[in-house]
Parts: sequence; C-alpha cells; structure tokens
Amino acid sequence: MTSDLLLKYFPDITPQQQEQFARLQELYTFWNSQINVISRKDIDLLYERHVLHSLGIAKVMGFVPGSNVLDVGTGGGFPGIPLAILFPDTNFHLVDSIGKKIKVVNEVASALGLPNVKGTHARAEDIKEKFDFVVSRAVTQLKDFYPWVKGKFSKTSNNKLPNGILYLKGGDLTQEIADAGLTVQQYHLKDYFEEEFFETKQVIYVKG
Ligand SMILES: C[S@@+](CC[C@H](N)C(=O)[O-])C[C@H]1O[C@@H](n2cnc3c(N)ncnc32)[C@H](O)[C@@H]1O
Repeated sequence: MTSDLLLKYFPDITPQQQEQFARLQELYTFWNSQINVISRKDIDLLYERHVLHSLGIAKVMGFVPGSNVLDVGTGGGFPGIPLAILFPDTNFHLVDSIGKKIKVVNEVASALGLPNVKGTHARAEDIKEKFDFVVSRAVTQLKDFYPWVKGKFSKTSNNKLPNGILYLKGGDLTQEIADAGLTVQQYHLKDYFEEEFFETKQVIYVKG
C-alpha cells in the first residue's frame, strides 16, 4: 500500500524518494508511541490522511529549487516532512510551539537524510526570517493565522504563484474566509485525488 498510493499521484518520484516515503510508516509508528503527534487511530491511514494530504500543496505549487518555505505549527512534521521529501532542493523550516514535537521532526528528518529540513521550537510570531511561502495545516483560523505571518514574505520569487500562504483546510470555509477579510484562491483537492477523504479538502492560497 504505502508508497503505491504516492506513485498513483506522483509517478515521477525517484527510488530514493519512494524509500524515504516508505520509511515514514515505521518512523511515525515509533514516534507516535512516544509522543502523540498524529491521532493514534490515524496511524494506519498515515499515507492517505497525512502524507498525501500534505502533498496536496504540491498539486497546487511546484516549488522551484532554492525556495524557502516555513511550516507553521508543523506538529510532528505535516505538511513539511512529506513536502521536503518531494522537493529536496527546497529549504523547509518547520516550527512548532511544543518542543517535544520538534524533537520528532528533527529525528525523522535525520533518519531520512533530509538536509533541507530545519526544525525549530518557536512560536510562529517570533520567527524573524523571510520566506517565499508559508505552509500549514490544522493550526488556527485564518483571521488569527494571517497576522502571525504577514510580514514574513521575501519580495521576489521565481515560483508560479507570488509568495504567500498555502494552508490546508477542510469543510465549508465560507464563514472563515469572510471573517479573515482576505482575498483567497481555493483549490479543491478532490480535483486531484479520488479518495473520499479529499472530498471537502482544499488548499487556500493567500498572497503574502
Ligand atoms: C492540530 S496541531 C497540527 C499539527 C500539524 N500541522 C498536522 O497537521 O499534523 C496544531 C499545532 O500547532 C502548534 N501551534 C499552535 N500555535 C502555534 C504558534 N503560535 N506557533 C507555532 N506553533 C503553534 C501546536 O503546538 C500544534 O502542534
């Protein structure tokens, strides 16, 4: 199962990437038994609900080599770790306000040999560097999230979308988007993935 699901939607991944994705099951099964980084009932659905969901961002945006991406509230490394496997030439800075989750991120990145991942125990608001993109999943409402990151975008980018936020969201977002008062683009993951899990899942893009 594992990487078969990934090959179905990302047929160009290299044998090394397949191997890295395949190892996630063992690594997260171990780390999840130490520290709850993903829902325990979800561990059997790791590839669909966490890895493929994270890679939904890659269906919207292919980061050009050298891009710098901040993952805010990464928890155990989602969406940052799957994206870092898929985009080995992009730098991913994964932050979370809970230190033990960042320990998992750094252990997983080291076990997989991902030099493009840096995990930092910090609140998003305190990160001072500039990035091309901010990615995130399941952290907070857009109206609260946007002020944390709005000053963090570098001015230029060679990417296909201007620098900004790519936020994985699910359900009816009409009210949340209205409350944030932001202009967003909505990408529906059911257009890319046929599994029922993706029926209401979206990537919300906000220009930085
Ligand atoms: C529900 S978890 C989601 C984790 C991960 N993104 C995922 O989808 O599996 C939300 C995470 O956001 C982190 N978080 C909340 N507020 C934060 C902040 N201001 N800065 C950094 N991390 C934050 C929490 O510690 C928690 O790990």
